[in-house]
Amino acid sequence: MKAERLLQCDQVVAGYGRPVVGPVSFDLHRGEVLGLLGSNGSGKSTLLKAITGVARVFSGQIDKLPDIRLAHHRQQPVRPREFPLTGRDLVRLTGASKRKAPEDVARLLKGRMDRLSGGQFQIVQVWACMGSPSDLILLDEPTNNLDPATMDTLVRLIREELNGRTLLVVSHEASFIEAVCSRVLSVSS
Ligand SMILES: Nc1ncnc2c1ncn2[C@@H]1O[C@H](COP(=O)(O)OP(=O)(O)OP(=O)(O)O)[C@@H](O)[C@H]1O
Repeated sequence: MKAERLLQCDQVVAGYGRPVVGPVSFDLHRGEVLGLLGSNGSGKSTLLKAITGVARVFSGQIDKLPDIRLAHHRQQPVRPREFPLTGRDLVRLTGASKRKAPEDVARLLKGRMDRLSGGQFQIVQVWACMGSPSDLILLDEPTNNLDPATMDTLVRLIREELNGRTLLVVSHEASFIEAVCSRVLSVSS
């Protein structure tokens, strides 16, 4: 039996004041990890925002499972300059399940978020998303700011935390997409 369908995009054209992406069609079933590839400005982030309801859908249709819970890791997430919370606090606030973090991630979770580097902050954010009580996790360029060793940490973290979760992942890193995705879709404007 085929897994439950969480999301279907049918000929979706999306954007802001004007369309910037589409038409795009795909569906996503529980347990799949779909990678979105495309050149700069092709509208990958906009497509994710259309799914969360932030960007406008001009035509076509996005059907989501009723009451679907989404987690959205944004590209270049805004980090307040004074952010006196630790990674552990952040994870708790997202309602993420309590689970033992691997040593390298645990070290980051202890630190204040305004004192983490960009790459370290990325890892904490992905850890929070992966543990969040969500049906579909949207990761927008989680490989930004990462050196090769931290990229390996990210791949390991996603694989270990996958447990049948459903992911939609945007990245320009072909090796990352290959390592974590079960399917790939090219997006164009
Ligand atoms: N809030 C916005 N208002 C108007 N136009 C926007 C907005 N955000 C993005 N755009 C435009 O939409 C187009 C697609 O941008 P988007 O960020 O979705 O592309 P992308 O494929 O994710 O790019 P990249 O790979 O560079 O991150 C670009 O031309 C961009 O200038």
